[in-house]
Amino acid sequence: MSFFDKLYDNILQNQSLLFVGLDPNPEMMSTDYESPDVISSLENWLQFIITETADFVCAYKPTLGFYEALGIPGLELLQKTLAAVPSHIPVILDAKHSDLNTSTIFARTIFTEWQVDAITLSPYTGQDHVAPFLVYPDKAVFILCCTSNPGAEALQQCPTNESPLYLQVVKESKNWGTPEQVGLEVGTTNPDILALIRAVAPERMILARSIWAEGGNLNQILEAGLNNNGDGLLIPVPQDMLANPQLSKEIQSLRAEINQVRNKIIHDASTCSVWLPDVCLLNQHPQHDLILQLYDLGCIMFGEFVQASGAIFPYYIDLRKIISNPQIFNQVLSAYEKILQNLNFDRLAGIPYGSLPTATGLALRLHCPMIFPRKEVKAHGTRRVIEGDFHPGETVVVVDDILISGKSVIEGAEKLQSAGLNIRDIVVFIDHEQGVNNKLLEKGYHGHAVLTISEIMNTLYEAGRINEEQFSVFAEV
Ligand SMILES: O=c1ccn([C@@H]2O[C@H](COP(=O)(O)O)[C@@H](O)[C@H]2O)c(=O)[nH]1
Repeated sequence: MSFFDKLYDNILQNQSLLFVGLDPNPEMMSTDYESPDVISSLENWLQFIITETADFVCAYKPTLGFYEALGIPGLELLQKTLAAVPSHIPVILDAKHSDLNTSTIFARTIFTEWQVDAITLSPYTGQDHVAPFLVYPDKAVFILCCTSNPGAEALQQCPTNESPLYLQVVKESKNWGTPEQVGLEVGTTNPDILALIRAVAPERMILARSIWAEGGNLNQILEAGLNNNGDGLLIPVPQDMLANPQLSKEIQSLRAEINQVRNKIIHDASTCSVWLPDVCLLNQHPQHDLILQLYDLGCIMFGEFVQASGAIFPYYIDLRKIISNPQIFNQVLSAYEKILQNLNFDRLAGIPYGSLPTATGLALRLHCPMIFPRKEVKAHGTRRVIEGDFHPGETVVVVDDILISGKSVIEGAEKLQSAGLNIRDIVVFIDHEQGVNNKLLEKGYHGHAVLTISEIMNTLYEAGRINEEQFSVFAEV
């Protein structure tokens, strides 16, 4: 289940926008838990917090720094804490991770080993840093846009109060992923700041922080930050409440106070005009999300790349990477499958080497036998040109990854034909649109592509993944 599905299920079930920080901070621990063994005191206290709050929150947020500060026992405590959170409640790891070099390996550790549902990230390394976290389709990230620390003002309000950096971060990070992938972390006591961010990002989930610092303005904060559905804002339980032995009671009364404001907003909104998103989903490419995920995975690269023909292209598509990401690989297979369902054939043939895993996946899905023409015939062993069993006269559909000049796929198809097989259709994932389809037709083959290169580039450009320069260089090819 995705982070957002989990989150909304809990918002509904527990009727709560509250989240709790699961932070082993000895300074904030209730004195009731103090003992000579600090780690087990903290463990007992965190367990108490989870037990008291699980029915009244929509998420938990452990701060990695507090666990790291306790050394190896701290990291062990983190594992115990994560295991103690009921599995239906999402966990947002507050790491404020900011290092590009460790992003891929860190994403893998926290999402696949620790199994947290979301993470907080610092924005300064840009989309390159965020991308490795976004290739996990069920997970989400929260980008730190604003903090309430007075010392940060000199940066956040830069260059002017009218066009402050924190709003630029909000606008930019909206291009980094869909609302189901990228939320915003906003630390502020100022409802005006929250209102500005909400106006720029009406569709984003906001993880509110530090709202209690000045107390007393909960209503304004809620009015500024909630969306028209009365949600879209995750509200922290005040830290000092977590040391209260009556935690469960306290949290329920806070939840009631918040829900009163939410209900008023929902009621008022139902009598007002409906909010329309600033993105027209009708115009979105049907493979929009898959294109962005392929880009985030590094399958679409920009730079100078020499093709087999010697031509230099400003980009290179490397679909071989998908085999290491089962989620994306599955989506790619589904896209091929939609085309293959409408074709008639006895066998599938993959073009080595890049398309062999894809052809294998499709053969398994479609329960269809597979063969492949060898790239080179070995001087020993069977010396076969075609691997796998077949009967001359059968019809074979050829599967390949990308059509540039068509040379590889035509060579493969001709080897199959020489063995007495019929080739009517060639299915690729990407057509580079250099008139290769006509070349295929001249040979008697019908070319089918899941995507064209211009559909990919348009989608990346509209989503803000590539800039104008990259987009225009592509248009010149
Ligand atoms: O961006 C690219 C370009 C090429 N490839 C590989 O080349 C063949 C397609 O080239 P043809 O000129 O049509 O023979 C394709 O099968 C890839 O293996 C690539 O991966 N990415």
